[in-house]
Amino acid sequence: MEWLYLVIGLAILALVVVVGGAALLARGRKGAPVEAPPSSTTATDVLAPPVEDDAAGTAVAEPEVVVPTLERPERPASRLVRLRQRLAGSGTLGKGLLGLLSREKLDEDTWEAIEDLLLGADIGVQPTQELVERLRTRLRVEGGEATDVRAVLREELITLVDPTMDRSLHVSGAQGGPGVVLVVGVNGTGKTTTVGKLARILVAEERSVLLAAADTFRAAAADQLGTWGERVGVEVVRGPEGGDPASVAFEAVKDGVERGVDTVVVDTAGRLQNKQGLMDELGKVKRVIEKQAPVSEVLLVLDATTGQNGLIQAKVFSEVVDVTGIALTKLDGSAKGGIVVAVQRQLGVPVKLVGLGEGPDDLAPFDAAAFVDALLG
Ligand SMILES: Nc1nc2c(ncn2[C@@H]2O[C@H](COP(=O)(O)OP(=O)(O)OP(=O)(O)O)[C@@H](O)[C@H]2O)c(=O)[nH]1
Repeated sequence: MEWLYLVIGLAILALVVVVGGAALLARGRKGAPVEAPPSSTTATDVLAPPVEDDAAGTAVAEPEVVVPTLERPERPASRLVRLRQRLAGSGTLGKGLLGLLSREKLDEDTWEAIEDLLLGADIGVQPTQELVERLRTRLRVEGGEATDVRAVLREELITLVDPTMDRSLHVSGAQGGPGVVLVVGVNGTGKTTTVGKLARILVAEERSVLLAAADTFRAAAADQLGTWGERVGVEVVRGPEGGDPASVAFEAVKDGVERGVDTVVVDTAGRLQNKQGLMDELGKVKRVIEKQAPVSEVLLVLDATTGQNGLIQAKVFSEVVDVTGIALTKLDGSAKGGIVVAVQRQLGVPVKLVGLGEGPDDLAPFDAAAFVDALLG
């Protein structure tokens, strides 16, 4: 019987050990650290917007606020430095002249070649004859091996371009009113671009500016101006497409007076359909502006690459409005820098600004000596 109690006792013990072990094992599994599932998180997910949680107030994506950053236009004084490189095409004129004038013997053939070179650069007949005459005289009188031909040529070219002309832009108004710059010229000469670039020059000089998109003929012109203005924080007054340009100009100048801005720049369409039409349109624009404030500058935009043809068209404008300054555009693409002399002679007004490229700050105040230095290389 004893062995029976022993077997039962051993069986109970075995049962206790098995059940207890299983319970311990189960407890052990529960307490073990939970292994993370295989992760698909990559570095880019970290930058992804947080997933929205159902619970209110948690992880709501903030809308992105775009703060417009205004550009700081380059100051005008440093722009002329670029004139030298940009006039590379016209450099052939300076180098050609220097080469011919440095010949040992200045015979008639050489003087003829000099004349051809000047005429080819669009300087014009009269100024060419004057320059050749002066060079002949000076080189005959001062001639000799020691003569600095380059210095003589430089002086005479500067005289021809005329350093005595007043090239300052009249952008300030009288009696506290705004200065009004009216920009005119044939389509495609770079008028709208020049207005945009001019706004940047004025902003660089810390002036407050308002633009008037009075070119209501070409809808894109107003958008173009809008883009120029936005970049430097300048507002544009515009009217309905095909609307009256004079009413846009009037509103803009009125606005400018009320807001006390320094300068209002007015872009015009100035379609050259016929002289009478042009006169009526620009005449009206000018008249209505002057009900608010006097026009301080009438800037005629002229494309340097169009040569004599461009000059004839420009002349029509100068007969219609009292042009006070010329903005000569696309001088960078022209080998005919001599047009500066021709245009001043024919229109009797100074070149005040030169366009030297398509970049936003590629408009520079004109300076006779810097221009001649750029020509001579
Ligand atoms: N290379 C060069 N291109 C210029 C210069 N000035 C203007 N342009 C370009 O000339 C083209 C015509 O310029 P716009 O300003 O649209 O001409 P626009 O006279 O206002 O033309 P409309 O509005 O049709 O009267 C554009 O492609 C300008 O980028 C310059 O100085 N150099």
